[in-house]
Parts: sequence; structure tokens; C-alpha cells
Amino acid sequence: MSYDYIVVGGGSSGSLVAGRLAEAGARVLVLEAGGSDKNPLIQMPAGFVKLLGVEKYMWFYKSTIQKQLDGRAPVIPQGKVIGGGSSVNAMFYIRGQAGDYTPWVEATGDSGWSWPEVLKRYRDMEDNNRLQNEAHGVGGPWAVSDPTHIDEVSRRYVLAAQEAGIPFTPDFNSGVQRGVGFPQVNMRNRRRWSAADAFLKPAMSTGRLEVLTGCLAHRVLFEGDRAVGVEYSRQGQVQKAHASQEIILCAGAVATPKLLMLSGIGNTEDVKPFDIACRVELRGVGRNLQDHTEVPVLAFFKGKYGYYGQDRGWNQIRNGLQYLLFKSGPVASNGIEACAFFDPDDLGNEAKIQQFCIPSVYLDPGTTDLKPSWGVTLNSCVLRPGSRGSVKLASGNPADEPLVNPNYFDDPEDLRLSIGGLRQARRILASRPLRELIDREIFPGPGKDSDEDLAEHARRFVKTVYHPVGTARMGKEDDPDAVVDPQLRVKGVRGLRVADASVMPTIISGNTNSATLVIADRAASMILGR
Ligand SMILES: Cc1cc2nc3c(=O)[nH]c(=O)nc-3n(C[C@H](O)[C@H](O)[C@H](O)COP(=O)(O)OP(=O)(O)OC[C@H]3O[C@@H](n4cnc5c(N)ncnc54)[C@H](O)[C@@H]3O)c2cc1C
Repeated sequence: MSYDYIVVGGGSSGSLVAGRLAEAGARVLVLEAGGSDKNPLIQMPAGFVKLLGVEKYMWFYKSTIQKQLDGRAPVIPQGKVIGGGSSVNAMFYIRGQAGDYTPWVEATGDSGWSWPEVLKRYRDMEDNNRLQNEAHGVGGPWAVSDPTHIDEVSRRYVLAAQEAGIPFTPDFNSGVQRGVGFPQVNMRNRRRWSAADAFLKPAMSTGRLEVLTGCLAHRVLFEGDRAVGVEYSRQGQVQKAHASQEIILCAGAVATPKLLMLSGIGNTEDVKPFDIACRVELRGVGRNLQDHTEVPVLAFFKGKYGYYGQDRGWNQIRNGLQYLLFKSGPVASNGIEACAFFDPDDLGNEAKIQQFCIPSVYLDPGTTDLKPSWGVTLNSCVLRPGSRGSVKLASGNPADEPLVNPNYFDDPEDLRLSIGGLRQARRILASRPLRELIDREIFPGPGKDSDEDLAEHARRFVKTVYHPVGTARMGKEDDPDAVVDPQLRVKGVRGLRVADASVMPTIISGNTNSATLVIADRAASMILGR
């Protein structure tokens, strides 16, 4: 088949762009490095937790040594499968705050990124199972539902947070986030609803969409200044595919800048050491990396509350059967059913922290030798981090991972806010509904109360919330740091666009999947001239 468009990356954004273009009559090739999403653990809401350590489904981008973290080098896992992040994520449906989109308008001069405009897209895209009003819609492809199983610990967290001064909210997505509650999730009929389910699979019936898995894109091919194809490898063979209209990069905020640099688009000084001729000097490529970080407070329970041990032995059999027969029970949960948005300096303000309540003791593998038991983890995530990092090439070999430097806590305000989040987490744990269950705090630990103690704890445990963005950011034509123009076209060449999380000038306040889909949706409209 000959193609009008090649979409590189069949993840969240790639699924949407490819699906919409094919539905509109174009012939589209998707090149995805990962494999199929047929594993039942992807469909079952709780299943993704088991996949987070599995190389077949995840990229494990190791960061460079982080000087602010006393030399730690945390890993930033990302999805490597059809559906990308949306096939392995926690399914939180969050849009951010209305004000998050103002810097996007300022960066591009395009009012299409203003809150009222993106709100229309969110609403049109949505199929909400509870809300239908000026902010929410029904009948769209993107399924949104209330959590289908709520654990006793999550319920108590929501009560405890209210006792600690955070009001209940039934909806985090109206543009105002402040509050505690049970966020909606991307599920339909009590199973994951990924971007592939919503946008890619329905378009397969057009016969105009070809999805090739196991294809690692190496670089974009050019004729003169026009992008005409993609070189990729599949089963050890290097191959080429061509498209008559455009190449659209949707490989995510780590791989997209890598592909641009391997294609000779970026800083001369970044590509020259690897014998890559710089075709277009664009100093913003790989810069402006932003990621959400979280810092935990962990406590053990007196009794058997939460999810510890629910995935083993007899519990596993019972929970699995309950899900298979009735689509209920712990397997119907994404494992994080409650969260709070607040400003630790003033609970009356709009949020600067998103706090996740995990009804178990959860730390990245290898962080401690703590013996797991029944307990709770409250993770505080800084919503608008000031730290900026980078993605650079490690070599000219497309199979090598790039050097990812998220620069966590480079901005001291990120550390200060994290400490504020820790203190609020402790207030919530000390409120009656949770206090009744708690045996003892494990980390930061009793007596660790000073700012310096908490800073040390934060540097030791801070981890990614899996939300890298910003490494090929959009901006005005004359902005020397912008990689793509307001139409998301890569500057200095023709026929090449970026339509994934890389183009965000600034990260939104909360989980990034749905904002990425809004970007992809606008990109598809731009490509189709609508
Ligand atoms: C574990 C986890 C939990 C998360 N939880 C949430 C959540 O609860 N809610 C939320 O809103 N967001 C969440 N996110 C973030 C969200 O999923 C991402 O923001 C979103 O998926 C980004 O979309 P994208 O299209 O930019 O990239 P991706 O969805 O990552 O897609 C990129 C695709 O490109 C492929 N690719 C990469 N390199 C190449 C190459 N060279 N050749 C071919 N293909 C390539 C990848 O395999 C991948 O499939 C989470 C992410 C992770 C990883």
C-alpha cells in the first residue's frame, strides 16, 4: 500500500491522529516499536501494575545522575505497546486547571489553545457515565467513568482529607481542581479504555490504516527540505516507508526529540559528535523537559486494610474470579481511587499539589529493603514544576537510549512544595478516619520533622509520575526556542509535524494523557485543514 501519512508511534497521540486521518479518507501507516495490546492484564483495570516492570511493554529510560538527588539516577518508565501510555497508565482522567492553557496561548499566539476552546474539545471527545453539563459530554469516543471499586482506605482518605481542611469535590475537571474526591477514569464496561480502543481500532475497518508493530523508527527521510519517509528496523531488517503528504511524530516526549536529532534536526553541538549532519539548527529540540515528581509518606496499618497481598495466593484466585464473573472487586480498580488537589501554603487557594492515595505500601523497586505489609502511601506531586531538563543523544545508534536529564528539584521551589505536600499528608494521616487504622509512620519516619529532614527524605525517594512533556515545544515562528510552529509543523522543513506530549510549552496540572489527546485532536484537525 502507498501512504498519505506515516505516524511514528502508536501510543496515545498516535492512535488518535492515525484513526482520525484514516476515518477522513487518508491512507495511513503507523510504525510502533512495541507490540500488541492483547494481554488481558492491559484490559483489567488493576492489571497494569503487573506490567510496570516488564520490558516487553515498557521503556525504562534511565535518567542521568541527578546532582540534586545526591547522585541518584531514577528511571522514567513509559509505555511501549499499542496505545502507548494509555495502555499501561493508571487511567486517571484529568484535564488540569483553566490557567494551565494560558502559557500555551502566550507561546503560540493561538487562541485555539485557550481554556474555552480546549474545553470544547474535551467535551466533544468525551463519553462520560455520570456528568453531562457545560464541561462534560456524552457520546464521544473517549470513555470516562467513575471508579468501579473503592477500597475502604480510599474512602477513609477522602474523609480524612476533609477533616484536614480540603473540601470534597465531585469533579476535578471543570477548570478548577481544589478539593478531594474520587477522580474519574478512562474505563468502559469496567475495563481499560485506551486511546487504541477509542481511536485506532474503530478506524481499522476503513481498510486504509496499516499498523505495524515491532518497528523501531530510526530517522525521518528527506528529499531536499521535505520529509518523505521513515527509516525503521523490524526483526533485524532496516526498511523504508514513504508517504506523499506528511510524517507525524507521536513517539512521546523522550523518543520524539531523539528521532528529530537522529534526523539532523536540533543543536549542531548535540548531533555533530555522532557524525550527524545538522539539517536544521533548532536549539529547542530536547530542551524544556518537564516531568511531574512525587514524594511519599508511608505508614503501616494495625490491621489488614488495603491491597497488600490481594494479588497473591487464594486472594488472587478469588479476586480474579470475582472480576471475571461480575466485573467487580479489587481487580476492577486502578489501585488509586482517591486524590486531593491543594495548595500546601493556603488550602483556600487553587492547587499546587496533587496527592494520590495508594492503599498499599508502594515504592519503586530497589528504593529500600522494606518488607511489604498492610499500609498506605500518600504521594504528593508538584503540579507546575519549575525545573527544566533535557533529552540528548547518547550515540548515533537508534537502538541506544538517549540521555534523559529530568533535573528534578533543580528549582528549589519544587522541593519546598514537595515538603509542603508531605506535611499535609501527615495532617491527613493524623485525622481520625485514617488515624484509627495506622500503626506507625515508616517514611519519613517519627522524629523527622524539620525542613532539612524532609528535604533529605524527598531527595531520597522522589520519583517520576511518568509525565515527561515539553521537549519539542510549540511556539511562534520567531521564537528561537520553539521546535514546532503554532500548526505543530517542525520549523525549517516541510511535511513533518509533532503531535504528542513533546509540544506542550508547560506541563498541565495533573495527569497528562487527556491533554495529550487534545493536542493530537487539534493536530489532526490542522492536518485535515479543519
Ligand atoms: C505508568 C504510567 C502511568 C500513567 N498514569 C497516567 C494517568 O493515570 N492518567 C493520565 O492522564 N496520564 C498518565 N500517564 C501519562 C500518559 O499516559 C502520557 O502522558 C501519554 O501516554 C503520552 O502520550 P504520547 O502519545 O505523547 O506518548 P506515548 O503514549 O508514550 O506513545 C509513544 C509511543 O511511541 C512508541 N515509540 C517510541 N519510540 C519509537 C520509535 N523509535 N519507533 C516507533 N515507535 C516508538 C512507544 O512505544 C509508544 O507506544 C501515565 C504514564 C505511564 C507510563
